[in-house]
Amino acid sequence: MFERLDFANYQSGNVAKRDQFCRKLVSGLRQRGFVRLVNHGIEPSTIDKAFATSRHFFQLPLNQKLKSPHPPTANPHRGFSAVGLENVSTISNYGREDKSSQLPLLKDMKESYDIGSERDELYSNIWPPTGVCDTFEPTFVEFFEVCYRTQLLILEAISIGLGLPTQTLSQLHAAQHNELRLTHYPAVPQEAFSTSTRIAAHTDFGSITLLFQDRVGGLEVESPPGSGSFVGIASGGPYECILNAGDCLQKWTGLCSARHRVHLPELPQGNEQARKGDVVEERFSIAYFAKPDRTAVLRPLLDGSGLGAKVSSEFVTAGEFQHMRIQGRYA
Ligand SMILES: O=C(O)CCC(=O)C(=O)O
Ligand SMILES: [Fe+2]
Repeated sequence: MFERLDFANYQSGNVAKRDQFCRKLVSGLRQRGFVRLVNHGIEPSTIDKAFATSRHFFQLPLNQKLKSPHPPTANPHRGFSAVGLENVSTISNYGREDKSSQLPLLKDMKESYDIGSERDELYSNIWPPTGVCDTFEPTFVEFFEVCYRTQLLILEAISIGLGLPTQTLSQLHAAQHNELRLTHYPAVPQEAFSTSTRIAAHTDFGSITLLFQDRVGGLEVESPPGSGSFVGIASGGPYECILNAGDCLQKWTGLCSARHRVHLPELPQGNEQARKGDVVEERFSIAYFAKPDRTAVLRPLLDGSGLGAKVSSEFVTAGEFQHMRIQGRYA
């Protein structure tokens, strides 16, 4: 259901292959908001190192992790958030007009670490202090850079697939206001899923998200969009990138920013005994959120209004939009 696309076709140097890839990419993002990407250019060894470092950090005692805490406010969105601090279900109903199908408020069972670009002029990173997890800062500064380069190529591919000049989207991401989030979903008893979830349904705020995950699974996407029913995307392992469109890309292009969540993973068929003692195993994911420059205006790019048009009060900037969306999650 969610197309697996080979990014090698984009970089093959063959224009027909490239254009076909771009069309499939745009069609997947338009219909479902999510595609799977292989051969995206981020080396397995780089991904392994990022997961090993994330695992190392989250295994530390809580008092060590709390030495680089996320502030109790929404901004700056940096540092470590312990289990219970952030509950995404407070924003689950964003954009949902049909009150009868509104999603319930559920607690998230996760801990996370938010990281920004070292080049972000507004917010500085909050790193673990020396002696806590010394590989953390260099690993994620490097991982961030690698994701940024890949993000620019994917934005080019989307622009081509939409029939826009190649640099249309990438040039709206020059200032590196992107964010990287490491998440650890601890092992929990299965019953916990009746009142809580791993991450409640939401749309991502930025333009595109590159998601890497371990093999545990549990990621689900609202399908068809707006229906209130969710279908699972089986994990293809850590080297496959799940690519999804966020709210800003939807505002610019009409591609679908689909609601998604992480809930109880499905057990492999014929392996119903696998959930020992009814404990759902822990899960790790790494999400890189490409975000437009804060000054970029969120107005349709495909209707001929052009990039140079004056800022109208009808359209917000990406910075204003981000601020509006993030409020409430740390309430
Ligand atoms: O952990 C995951 O697989 C998804 C996380 C997610 O959707 C998010 O942090 O926005
Ligand atoms: Fe998300």
